[in-house]
Amino acid sequence: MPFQPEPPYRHGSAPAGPIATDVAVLLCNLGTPDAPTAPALRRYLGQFLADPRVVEIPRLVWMAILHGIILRVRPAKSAAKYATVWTPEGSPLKVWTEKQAKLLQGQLGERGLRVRVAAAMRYGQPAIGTVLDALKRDGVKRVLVLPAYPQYSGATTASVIDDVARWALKTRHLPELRFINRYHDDAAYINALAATVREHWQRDGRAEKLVMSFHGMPERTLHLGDPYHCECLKTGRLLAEALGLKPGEWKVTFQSRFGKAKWLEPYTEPSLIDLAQKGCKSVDVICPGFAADCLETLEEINQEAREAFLHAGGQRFSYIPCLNDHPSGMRALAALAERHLQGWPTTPPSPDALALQQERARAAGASA
Ligand SMILES: C=CC1=C(C)c2cc3[nH]c(cc4nc(cc5[nH]c(cc1n2)c(C)c5CCC(=O)O)C(CCC(=O)O)=C4C)c(C)c3C=C
Ligand SMILES: [Fe+2]
Ligand SMILES: [Fe+2]
Repeated sequence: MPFQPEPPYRHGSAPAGPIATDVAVLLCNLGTPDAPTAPALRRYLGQFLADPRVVEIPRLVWMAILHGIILRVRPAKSAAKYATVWTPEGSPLKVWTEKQAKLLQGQLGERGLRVRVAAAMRYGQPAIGTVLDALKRDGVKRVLVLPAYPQYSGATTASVIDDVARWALKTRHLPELRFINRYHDDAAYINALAATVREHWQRDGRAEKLVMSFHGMPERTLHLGDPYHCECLKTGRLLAEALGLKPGEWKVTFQSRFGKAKWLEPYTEPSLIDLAQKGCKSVDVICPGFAADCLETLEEINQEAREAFLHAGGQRFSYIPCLNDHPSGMRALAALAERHLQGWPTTPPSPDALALQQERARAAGASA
Protein backbone atom coordinates (compact mmCIF):
# COMPACT_ATOMS: atom_id res chain seq x y z
CA MET A 1 0.00 0.00 0.00
CA PRO A 2 1.45 3.41 -0.90
CA PHE A 3 2.13 5.68 2.07
CA GLN A 4 1.80 9.42 1.85
CA PRO A 5 5.08 11.33 1.49
CA GLU A 6 6.95 12.05 4.72
CA PRO A 7 8.42 15.42 5.63
CA PRO A 8 12.24 15.15 5.22
CA TYR A 9 13.80 13.32 8.18
CA ARG A 10 16.20 15.42 10.25
CA HIS A 11 18.33 14.25 13.16
CA GLY A 12 17.44 15.99 16.41
CA SER A 13 15.74 18.99 14.80
CA ALA A 14 13.77 21.24 17.17
CA PRO A 15 9.99 21.06 16.68
CA ALA A 16 8.42 24.02 14.87
CA GLY A 17 4.94 25.51 15.37
CA PRO A 18 3.64 28.07 17.84
CA ILE A 19 5.47 26.43 20.76
CA ALA A 20 8.49 24.19 20.39
CA THR A 21 7.27 20.85 21.67
CA ASP A 22 6.89 17.41 20.22
CA VAL A 23 3.75 16.62 22.27
CA ALA A 24 0.26 17.55 21.11
CA VAL A 25 -3.30 17.15 22.33
CA LEU A 26 -5.87 16.71 19.56
CA LEU A 27 -9.27 17.91 20.72
CA CYS A 28 -11.79 16.22 18.40
CA ASN A 29 -15.45 17.10 18.17
CA LEU A 30 -18.18 15.89 15.85
CA GLY A 31 -17.92 18.58 13.19
CA THR A 32 -20.46 20.82 11.61
CA PRO A 33 -21.39 22.12 8.15
CA ASP A 34 -19.32 24.93 6.57
CA ALA A 35 -22.40 27.10 6.12
CA PRO A 36 -26.09 26.98 7.03
CA THR A 37 -27.06 26.13 3.45
CA ALA A 38 -28.55 23.05 1.80
CA PRO A 39 -25.42 22.24 -0.30
CA ALA A 40 -23.16 22.50 2.77
CA LEU A 41 -25.57 20.33 4.76
CA ARG A 42 -25.65 17.77 1.93
CA ARG A 43 -21.85 17.46 2.06
CA TYR A 44 -21.77 17.27 5.86
CA LEU A 45 -24.68 14.86 6.31
CA GLY A 46 -23.40 12.77 3.38
CA GLN A 47 -20.12 12.19 5.22
CA PHE A 48 -21.63 11.90 8.72
CA LEU A 49 -24.49 9.55 7.93
CA ALA A 50 -22.35 7.30 5.69
CA ASP A 51 -20.22 6.40 8.74
CA PRO A 52 -21.04 2.77 9.60
CA ARG A 53 -20.47 3.65 13.28
CA VAL A 54 -23.40 6.09 13.07
CA VAL A 55 -25.95 4.11 11.10
CA GLU A 56 -25.59 0.38 11.63
CA ILE A 57 -27.82 -1.05 8.93
CA PRO A 58 -26.66 -3.08 5.91
CA ARG A 59 -24.56 -0.81 3.67
CA LEU A 60 -26.34 -1.24 0.36
CA VAL A 61 -29.80 -0.72 1.85
CA TRP A 62 -28.66 2.31 3.84
CA MET A 63 -26.79 3.95 0.95
CA ALA A 64 -29.93 3.67 -1.20
CA ILE A 65 -32.04 5.31 1.55
CA LEU A 66 -29.38 7.94 2.34
CA HIS A 67 -28.83 9.06 -1.25
CA GLY A 68 -32.34 8.34 -2.53
CA ILE A 69 -34.34 10.00 0.26
CA ILE A 70 -32.47 11.56 3.20
CA LEU A 71 -29.92 13.67 1.32
CA ARG A 72 -32.72 15.00 -0.89
CA VAL A 73 -34.98 16.08 1.95
CA ARG A 74 -32.99 16.71 5.14
CA PRO A 75 -30.31 19.22 4.02
CA ALA A 76 -32.75 22.09 3.40
CA LYS A 77 -34.65 21.41 6.63
CA SER A 78 -31.47 21.14 8.71
CA ALA A 79 -29.95 24.23 7.03
CA ALA A 80 -32.95 26.29 8.15
CA LYS A 81 -32.37 25.10 11.73
CA TYR A 82 -28.63 25.84 11.58
CA ALA A 83 -29.43 29.35 10.29
CA THR A 84 -31.19 30.09 13.61
CA VAL A 85 -28.04 29.40 15.68
CA TRP A 86 -25.28 30.48 13.24
CA THR A 87 -23.00 33.24 14.52
CA PRO A 88 -20.92 35.82 12.61
CA GLU A 89 -17.85 33.65 13.45
CA GLY A 90 -19.51 30.48 12.16
CA SER A 91 -21.17 27.38 13.61
CA PRO A 92 -21.28 27.46 17.43
CA LEU A 93 -19.79 23.96 17.70
CA LYS A 94 -16.71 24.99 15.71
CA VAL A 95 -16.31 28.38 17.39
CA TRP A 96 -16.44 26.80 20.87
CA THR A 97 -14.17 23.87 20.00
CA GLU A 98 -11.49 26.19 18.59
CA LYS A 99 -11.73 28.42 21.65
CA GLN A 100 -11.47 25.38 23.93
CA ALA A 101 -8.30 24.24 22.14
CA LYS A 102 -6.65 27.65 22.68
CA LEU A 103 -7.72 27.81 26.33
CA LEU A 104 -6.62 24.24 26.96
CA GLN A 105 -3.14 25.00 25.61
CA GLY A 106 -3.00 28.02 27.95
CA GLN A 107 -4.23 26.01 30.94
CA LEU A 108 -1.70 23.26 30.31
CA GLY A 109 1.02 25.91 29.96
CA GLU A 110 0.03 27.33 33.34
CA ARG A 111 0.48 23.83 34.76
CA GLY A 112 4.03 23.86 33.39
CA LEU A 113 3.28 21.56 30.45
CA ARG A 114 4.67 22.49 27.04
CA VAL A 115 2.04 20.98 24.78
CA ARG A 116 0.44 22.00 21.48
CA VAL A 117 -3.36 21.77 21.44
CA ALA A 118 -5.15 21.55 18.10
CA ALA A 119 -8.85 21.21 17.32
CA ALA A 120 -10.11 18.78 14.70
CA MET A 121 -13.50 17.60 13.47
CA ARG A 122 -14.62 14.06 12.73
CA TYR A 123 -16.85 15.27 9.87
CA GLY A 124 -16.19 18.43 7.86
CA GLN A 125 -13.25 20.75 8.51
CA PRO A 126 -10.59 20.80 9.83
CA ALA A 127 -10.43 17.05 9.27
CA ILE A 128 -8.56 14.88 11.76
CA GLY A 129 -6.08 13.60 9.14
CA THR A 130 -5.28 17.11 7.90
CA VAL A 131 -4.56 18.33 11.43
CA LEU A 132 -2.41 15.28 12.20
CA ASP A 133 -0.41 15.91 9.00
CA ALA A 134 0.15 19.54 10.04
CA LEU A 135 1.24 18.52 13.55
CA LYS A 136 3.66 15.99 12.09
CA ARG A 137 5.13 18.61 9.74
CA ASP A 138 5.78 20.75 12.84
CA GLY A 139 7.75 17.91 14.43
CA VAL A 140 5.08 16.52 16.78
CA LYS A 141 5.98 12.97 17.79
CA ARG A 142 3.35 12.21 20.43
CA VAL A 143 -0.37 12.85 20.16
CA LEU A 144 -2.98 12.51 22.88
CA VAL A 145 -6.39 12.26 21.21
CA LEU A 146 -9.14 13.78 23.34
CA PRO A 147 -12.59 13.19 21.80
CA ALA A 148 -14.87 15.89 23.21
CA TYR A 149 -17.41 13.29 24.36
CA PRO A 150 -17.61 12.68 28.10
CA GLN A 151 -19.62 9.47 27.56
CA TYR A 152 -18.15 6.79 25.28
CA SER A 153 -20.23 5.59 22.36
CA GLY A 154 -19.39 3.64 19.24
CA ALA A 155 -21.00 6.38 17.14
CA THR A 156 -18.83 9.17 18.53
CA THR A 157 -15.65 8.23 20.46
CA ALA A 158 -14.93 5.06 18.48
CA SER A 159 -15.55 6.88 15.23
CA VAL A 160 -12.84 9.44 16.13
CA ILE A 161 -10.47 6.55 16.87
CA ASP A 162 -11.39 4.95 13.51
CA ASP A 163 -10.47 8.18 11.74
CA VAL A 164 -7.10 8.43 13.48
CA ALA A 165 -6.51 4.76 12.60
CA ARG A 166 -7.42 5.45 8.95
CA TRP A 167 -4.80 8.21 8.89
CA ALA A 168 -2.28 5.90 10.58
CA LEU A 169 -2.84 3.25 7.88
CA LYS A 170 -1.35 5.56 5.25
CA THR A 171 1.39 7.09 7.38
CA ARG A 172 4.92 5.70 7.46
CA HIS A 173 6.42 7.44 10.49
CA LEU A 174 3.71 7.35 13.15
CA PRO A 175 3.66 9.51 16.24
CA GLU A 176 3.06 7.77 19.56
CA LEU A 177 -0.71 7.79 20.05
CA ARG A 178 -2.89 7.80 23.14
CA PHE A 179 -6.67 8.05 23.37
CA ILE A 180 -9.00 9.26 26.10
CA ASN A 181 -12.10 7.09 25.81
CA ARG A 182 -14.33 8.74 28.40
CA TYR A 183 -14.57 11.15 31.31
CA HIS A 184 -18.24 10.71 32.26
CA ASP A 185 -17.48 10.16 35.96
CA ASP A 186 -14.42 12.39 36.27
CA ALA A 187 -14.81 14.39 39.50
CA ALA A 188 -13.60 17.68 37.98
CA TYR A 189 -16.04 17.33 35.06
CA ILE A 190 -18.95 16.63 37.42
CA ASN A 191 -17.93 19.55 39.66
CA ALA A 192 -17.72 21.83 36.61
CA LEU A 193 -21.26 20.86 35.59
CA ALA A 194 -22.46 21.40 39.16
CA ALA A 195 -20.78 24.82 39.22
CA THR A 196 -22.66 25.92 36.08
CA VAL A 197 -25.97 24.76 37.60
CA ARG A 198 -25.31 26.58 40.89
CA GLU A 199 -24.29 29.76 39.07
CA HIS A 200 -27.46 29.51 37.05
CA TRP A 201 -29.60 29.06 40.18
CA GLN A 202 -27.94 32.08 41.78
CA ARG A 203 -28.54 34.25 38.75
CA ASP A 204 -31.98 33.10 37.59
CA GLY A 205 -33.48 31.21 40.53
CA ARG A 206 -34.10 27.48 40.82
CA ALA A 207 -36.76 25.52 38.94
CA GLU A 208 -38.86 22.66 40.34
CA LYS A 209 -36.92 20.11 38.30
CA LEU A 210 -33.48 19.72 36.71
CA VAL A 211 -33.77 17.88 33.40
CA MET A 212 -30.47 16.45 32.12
CA SER A 213 -30.82 15.83 28.40
CA PHE A 214 -28.25 13.63 26.62
CA HIS A 215 -28.01 12.95 22.89
CA GLY A 216 -29.86 9.72 22.11
CA MET A 217 -28.66 6.51 20.45
CA PRO A 218 -30.65 3.64 18.93
CA GLU A 219 -31.80 1.45 21.82
CA ARG A 220 -30.38 -1.64 20.16
CA THR A 221 -26.83 -0.31 20.63
CA LEU A 222 -27.37 -0.68 24.39
CA HIS A 223 -28.31 -4.35 23.93
CA LEU A 224 -25.31 -4.81 21.62
CA GLY A 225 -22.95 -3.71 24.41
CA ASP A 226 -22.47 0.02 23.90
CA PRO A 227 -21.74 1.56 27.33
CA TYR A 228 -23.18 4.98 26.38
CA HIS A 229 -26.55 4.63 28.13
CA CYS A 230 -24.95 3.43 31.34
CA GLU A 231 -22.39 6.26 31.30
CA CYS A 232 -25.08 8.92 30.74
CA LEU A 233 -27.05 7.57 33.70
CA LYS A 234 -23.91 7.63 35.86
CA THR A 235 -23.10 11.23 34.90
CA GLY A 236 -26.70 12.15 35.74
CA ARG A 237 -26.58 10.43 39.13
CA LEU A 238 -23.22 11.98 40.04
CA LEU A 239 -24.38 15.45 39.03
CA ALA A 240 -27.55 15.07 41.09
CA GLU A 241 -25.44 13.92 44.07
CA ALA A 242 -23.01 16.84 43.66
CA LEU A 243 -25.97 19.23 43.74
CA GLY A 244 -27.59 17.47 46.69
CA LEU A 245 -30.78 16.82 44.70
CA LYS A 246 -33.44 14.47 46.05
CA PRO A 247 -35.09 11.81 43.87
CA GLY A 248 -37.91 13.52 41.99
CA GLU A 249 -35.97 16.77 41.67
CA TRP A 250 -34.06 15.62 38.60
CA LYS A 251 -34.50 13.44 35.52
CA VAL A 252 -32.26 12.06 32.75
CA THR A 253 -33.72 12.14 29.23
CA PHE A 254 -32.49 11.50 25.66
CA GLN A 255 -32.92 13.85 22.71
CA SER A 256 -32.31 14.05 18.93
CA ARG A 257 -33.97 10.83 17.81
CA PHE A 258 -33.08 10.08 14.18
CA GLY A 259 -35.13 7.69 12.02
CA LYS A 260 -37.99 5.39 12.93
CA ALA A 261 -36.26 2.88 15.23
CA LYS A 262 -36.66 2.95 19.00
CA TRP A 263 -34.00 5.14 20.65
CA LEU A 264 -32.97 5.37 24.28
CA GLU A 265 -35.83 6.51 26.48
CA PRO A 266 -37.27 8.60 28.02
CA TYR A 267 -37.26 11.05 25.11
CA THR A 268 -36.58 14.66 26.10
CA GLU A 269 -39.41 16.56 24.45
CA PRO A 270 -42.25 14.15 25.34
CA SER A 271 -40.87 14.07 28.93
CA LEU A 272 -41.02 17.87 29.15
CA ILE A 273 -44.57 17.88 27.79
CA ASP A 274 -45.54 15.18 30.29
CA LEU A 275 -43.99 17.15 33.17
CA ALA A 276 -45.90 20.30 32.16
CA GLN A 277 -49.15 18.38 31.79
CA LYS A 278 -48.68 16.89 35.27
CA GLY A 279 -48.38 20.37 36.77
CA CYS A 280 -44.63 21.03 36.81
CA LYS A 281 -44.40 24.77 36.14
CA SER A 282 -40.66 25.30 35.86
CA VAL A 283 -37.66 23.33 34.58
CA ASP A 284 -33.92 23.91 34.33
CA VAL A 285 -32.49 21.98 31.40
CA ILE A 286 -28.81 21.07 31.03
CA CYS A 287 -27.13 18.94 28.33
CA PRO A 288 -24.13 17.36 30.15
CA GLY A 289 -23.09 15.11 27.23
CA PHE A 290 -22.29 18.03 24.93
CA ALA A 291 -18.88 19.60 25.55
CA ALA A 292 -19.99 22.68 23.64
CA ASP A 293 -23.22 24.29 22.60
CA CYS A 294 -24.32 23.34 19.11
CA LEU A 295 -27.39 22.84 16.98
CA GLU A 296 -28.69 20.08 19.24
CA THR A 297 -28.65 22.22 22.38
CA LEU A 298 -29.32 25.72 21.03
CA GLU A 299 -32.05 24.85 18.57
CA GLU A 300 -33.49 21.50 19.61
CA ILE A 301 -33.49 22.20 23.34
CA ASN A 302 -33.46 25.95 23.83
CA GLN A 303 -35.93 26.61 21.01
CA GLU A 304 -38.01 23.52 20.17
CA ALA A 305 -38.16 21.83 23.58
CA ARG A 306 -38.73 25.20 25.29
CA GLU A 307 -41.70 25.88 23.04
CA ALA A 308 -43.13 22.39 23.61
CA PHE A 309 -42.87 22.74 27.42
CA LEU A 310 -44.45 26.20 27.49
CA HIS A 311 -47.14 25.16 25.04
CA ALA A 312 -48.05 22.19 27.28
CA GLY A 313 -48.64 24.48 30.27
CA GLY A 314 -45.15 25.00 31.70
CA GLN A 315 -44.38 28.55 32.78
CA ARG A 316 -40.61 28.83 33.01
CA PHE A 317 -38.01 27.01 30.93
CA SER A 318 -34.37 27.80 31.74
CA TYR A 319 -31.60 26.47 29.57
CA ILE A 320 -28.21 26.04 31.26
CA PRO A 321 -25.44 26.40 28.64
CA CYS A 322 -22.84 23.67 28.04
CA LEU A 323 -19.42 23.95 29.67
CA ASN A 324 -18.09 25.76 26.54
CA ASP A 325 -15.25 28.00 27.82
CA HIS A 326 -16.36 27.95 31.47
CA PRO A 327 -13.20 28.16 33.62
CA SER A 328 -14.09 25.10 35.72
CA GLY A 329 -14.86 23.09 32.56
CA MET A 330 -11.52 24.11 31.05
CA ARG A 331 -9.72 23.21 34.29
CA ALA A 332 -11.41 19.78 34.19
CA LEU A 333 -10.21 19.19 30.61
CA ALA A 334 -6.69 20.35 31.51
CA ALA A 335 -6.50 18.04 34.54
CA LEU A 336 -7.82 15.16 32.43
CA ALA A 337 -5.25 15.80 29.68
CA GLU A 338 -2.44 16.21 32.23
CA ARG A 339 -3.17 12.77 33.72
CA HIS A 340 -3.11 11.14 30.30
CA LEU A 341 0.08 12.97 29.26
CA GLN A 342 2.07 11.49 32.13
CA GLY A 343 5.39 10.03 31.11
CA TRP A 344 5.68 12.12 27.96
CA PRO A 345 8.32 14.89 27.80
CA THR A 346 6.15 17.96 28.37
CA THR A 347 8.46 20.07 30.47
CA PRO A 348 11.02 22.37 28.83
CA PRO A 349 14.49 20.73 28.78
CA SER A 350 17.00 22.11 31.31
CA PRO A 351 19.77 24.34 29.84
CA ASP A 352 22.24 21.45 30.28
CA ALA A 353 19.97 18.93 28.54
CA LEU A 354 19.33 21.44 25.76
CA ALA A 355 23.07 22.01 25.22
CA LEU A 356 23.67 18.24 25.11
CA GLN A 357 20.78 17.79 22.66
CA GLN A 358 22.17 20.52 20.38
CA GLU A 359 25.65 19.02 20.57
CA ARG A 360 24.30 15.60 19.60
CA ALA A 361 22.26 17.09 16.76
CA ARG A 362 25.35 18.90 15.44
CA ALA A 363 27.42 15.68 15.64
CA ALA A 364 24.68 13.65 13.95
CA GLY A 365 24.36 16.32 11.24
CA ALA A 366 28.11 16.19 10.63
CA SER A 367 28.17 12.39 10.31
CA ALA A 368 24.92 12.07 8.27
C1 LIG B 1 -22.85 13.99 22.13
C2 LIG B 1 -22.93 12.81 21.56
C3 LIG B 1 -23.59 12.46 20.30
C4 LIG B 1 -24.09 11.20 20.01
C5 LIG B 1 -24.07 9.98 20.90
C6 LIG B 1 -24.65 11.27 18.69
C7 LIG B 1 -25.25 10.21 18.03
C8 LIG B 1 -25.94 10.31 16.83
N1 LIG B 1 -26.25 11.45 16.09
C9 LIG B 1 -26.98 11.12 14.97
C10 LIG B 1 -27.47 12.00 13.99
C11 LIG B 1 -27.27 13.38 13.96
N2 LIG B 1 -26.64 14.15 14.93
C12 LIG B 1 -26.55 15.44 14.50
C13 LIG B 1 -25.94 16.49 15.16
C14 LIG B 1 -25.13 16.37 16.30
N3 LIG B 1 -24.89 15.25 17.04
C15 LIG B 1 -24.01 15.52 18.06
C16 LIG B 1 -23.53 14.66 19.05
C17 LIG B 1 -23.85 13.30 19.15
N4 LIG B 1 -24.47 12.54 18.21
C18 LIG B 1 -23.68 16.91 17.95
C19 LIG B 1 -22.71 17.63 18.84
C20 LIG B 1 -24.39 17.45 16.87
C21 LIG B 1 -24.44 18.90 16.44
C22 LIG B 1 -23.51 19.26 15.32
C23 LIG B 1 -23.56 20.73 14.98
O1 LIG B 1 -23.17 21.05 13.85
O2 LIG B 1 -23.93 21.60 15.77
C24 LIG B 1 -27.14 15.54 13.19
C25 LIG B 1 -27.08 16.78 12.28
C26 LIG B 1 -28.14 17.74 12.45
C27 LIG B 1 -29.41 17.30 11.86
O3 LIG B 1 -29.56 17.24 10.64
O4 LIG B 1 -30.29 16.94 12.67
C28 LIG B 1 -27.60 14.27 12.85
C29 LIG B 1 -28.26 13.84 11.57
C30 LIG B 1 -27.10 9.70 14.99
C31 LIG B 1 -27.81 8.90 13.91
C32 LIG B 1 -26.47 9.20 16.14
C33 LIG B 1 -26.31 7.81 16.67
C34 LIG B 1 -26.34 6.71 16.08
FE1 LIG C 1 -25.90 13.42 16.74
FE1 LIG D 1 -31.48 17.46 16.46
